[in-house]
Amino acid sequence: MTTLALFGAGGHGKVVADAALLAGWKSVIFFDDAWPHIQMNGHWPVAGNMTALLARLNEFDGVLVSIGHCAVRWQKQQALQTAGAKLATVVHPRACVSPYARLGAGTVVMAGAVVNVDTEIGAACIVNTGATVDHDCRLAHGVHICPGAHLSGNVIVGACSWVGVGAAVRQGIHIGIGVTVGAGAVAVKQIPDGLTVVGNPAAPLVKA
Ligand SMILES: CC(=O)SCCNC(=O)CCNC(=O)[C@H](O)C(C)(C)COP(=O)(O)OP(=O)(O)OC[C@H]1O[C@@H](n2cnc3c(N)ncnc32)[C@H](O)[C@@H]1OP(=O)(O)O
Repeated sequence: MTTLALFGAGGHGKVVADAALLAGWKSVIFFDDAWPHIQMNGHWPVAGNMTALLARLNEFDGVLVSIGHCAVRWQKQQALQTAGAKLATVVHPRACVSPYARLGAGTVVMAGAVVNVDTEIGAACIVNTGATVDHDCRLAHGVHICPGAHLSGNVIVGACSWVGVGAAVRQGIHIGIGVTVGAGAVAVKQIPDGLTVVGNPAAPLVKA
């Protein structure tokens, strides 16, 4: 593990870079379509845009999309995979991932997170700081479990869904595709595709 290329030079990217270095990568380099307007992302250089990254893929031992937005992260990862990128998975050394759990390509597990036995996490997912995903959960690709959110056992989460900071999900609940579970929500029933839910118990967000 020498150089990891990260596409997405924002705050989430910095957290991924930090975790990757602690996990044993020797160096990190960013790419972002905001280049050349941004040249640094915190402590790390931004070396070019997606075109530049695609042209340099064979220089890197691993590539990972470090964009928080679920659908965008998944779309960029697919483009890189099609181009032959070696997709990395990053697990912070202070995360606790069961040896019986499975993590997909391009997935990151941050500090203090727990992924319990027999859980399957798809590609391009984020299990963010201090989040927990308990036993026998199934997360499809592009899911983000935000900091401090908790999934009980046997929860299913559809592709590109976003479980907000501090949310809690009852055991056995099925969260659909492209769902947003708002910050601090408590999900106790199935959530259909595309819905945004908030509150305790979680209910569809109705805007005035
Ligand atoms: C490391 C990181 O930073 S990872 C990122 C972590 N961030 C998160 O988890 C954020 C999750 N996002 C949220 O909770 C958002 O508020 C959303 C997606 C639920 C709604 O966002 P928006 O569509 O922009 O809604 P908006 O802010 O306009 O609020 C609309 C109404 O819903 C209410 N509302 C918004 N979010 C919530 C919530 N989580 N719980 C309860 N009520 C809420 C607002 O108070 C507002 O009510 P009002 O109309 O009576 O004033």
